[in-house]
Amino acid sequence: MDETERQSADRAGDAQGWDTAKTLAEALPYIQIYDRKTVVIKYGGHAMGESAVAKQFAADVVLLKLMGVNPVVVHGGGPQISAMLEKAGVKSSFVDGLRVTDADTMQVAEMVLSGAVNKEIAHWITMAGRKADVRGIGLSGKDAGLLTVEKTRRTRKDPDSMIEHEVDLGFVGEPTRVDPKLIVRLLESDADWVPVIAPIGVADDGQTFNVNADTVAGALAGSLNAKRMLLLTDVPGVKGADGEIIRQMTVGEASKLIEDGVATGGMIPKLQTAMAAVRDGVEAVVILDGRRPHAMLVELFTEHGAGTLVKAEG
Ligand SMILES: Nc1ncnc2c1ncn2[C@@H]1O[C@H](COP(=O)(O)OP(=O)(O)O)[C@@H](O)[C@H]1O
Ligand SMILES: CC(=O)N[C@@H](CCC(=O)OP(=O)(O)O)C(=O)O
Repeated sequence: MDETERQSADRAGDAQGWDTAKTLAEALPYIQIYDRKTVVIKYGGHAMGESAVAKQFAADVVLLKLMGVNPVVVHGGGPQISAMLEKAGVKSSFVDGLRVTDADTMQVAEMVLSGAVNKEIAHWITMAGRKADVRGIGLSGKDAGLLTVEKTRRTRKDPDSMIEHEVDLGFVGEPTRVDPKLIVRLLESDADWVPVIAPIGVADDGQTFNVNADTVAGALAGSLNAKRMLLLTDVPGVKGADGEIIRQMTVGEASKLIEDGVATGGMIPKLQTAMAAVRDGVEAVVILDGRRPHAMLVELFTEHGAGTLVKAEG
C-alpha cells in the first residue's frame, strides 16, 4: 500500500486486509515449490476473450514472475485467425482439431499469431509489469531456430471401402526439434523477461508451418523440463462421460477419453499434448479455465487447485 492509499483506507474496518495477508501466508509452501521453476502456460484463443480478461491474465503472469516462478507463455489464436479468414472470405475447416492450412491460410495465420496476438500479449505483460521492470518478449518458433517441424500426416479409413487414404492438412506441422537456448538464456538472465511464443514453426527446407499451440507448448515444456504446463482454455476442465469435470487423471485415462470419443475437437490435441509432455518428463499438466480471473494462481498457490490435472501412471 502506498501513502495515499494508506491515508484514505478505513483502518477500523480493514478485516479484508487481514484475510489477504492470511491467504498470502498460506501460499508460502507453494511459492517455495515453484521457486525458480519453469511453468509453461498455454493461453488459448478462446480463453483470451475480452481485452479486460487478457489484461488480467498478463497481470497474473507478472505476479508469477515476481513470486519467483519462470513463466513461459505459448499462445493460440484460433478464433482470431478464423475471424480474419472470414473477413478475407477464405473458408476454413478442421480435422481432429487441426486447421487445414493452404498457402493463403498460412499467411493469415502467421499475420494474426506472430503479428497481432503475440505482440499484444507481450505488450500487456510489459505494461502490467512496468513498475518492476518485468518485460514480455514476443517471439515465434521462427526466432533463433526455436521450433523445427515436419508436415503432419493424417490418414482416414473410407467407411465404404475401408481403404486408408491420406488427408492433406496443407502447411500444418508438428515439432521434430526444439532448440530452447534462447529461452533458457532469457530465463537465466537477471532481468525479469517473460518469453511469449507464437505457434509457428519452420521445416528443414525453410517452409513456414502452422502448428497447434497446445502441441508447441507441450514440446517446449518437455525441452525446458518444466515443472508444470498449464493449458488455459474456455472450459473449467476435462469432462468425463457423465459430463462432470474430472479433477485428476493418468496418461492412460486421458488416452481412453479420446478413444471413447468423450474428448472431441480441440480437446484431442490438448490431451495428446498433456500425455506427451508428461512422458517427456513434465511433472504434471493442468487443463483449466483461462477466462476465470486468477485461475493460474488458484492452481499453483492454493491447496484446492483448478481444472483437470494429468500425471503419469501410479
Ligand atoms: N471431454 C471434454 N471436456 C471438455 N471440453 C471438451 C471435451 N471434448 C471436447 N471439448 C471441447 O474442447 C474445447 C477446448 O478446445 P479449443 O476450442 O481448441 O480451445 P482453445 O482455443 O482454448 O485451445 C472446449 O471448448 C470444448 O468444446
Ligand atoms: C494447425 C492449427 O490448428 N493451428 C492453430 C494455431 C492456433 C491455435 O492453436 O489456437 P488455439 O489454441 O486458440 O486453438 C490454428 O490455426 O487455429
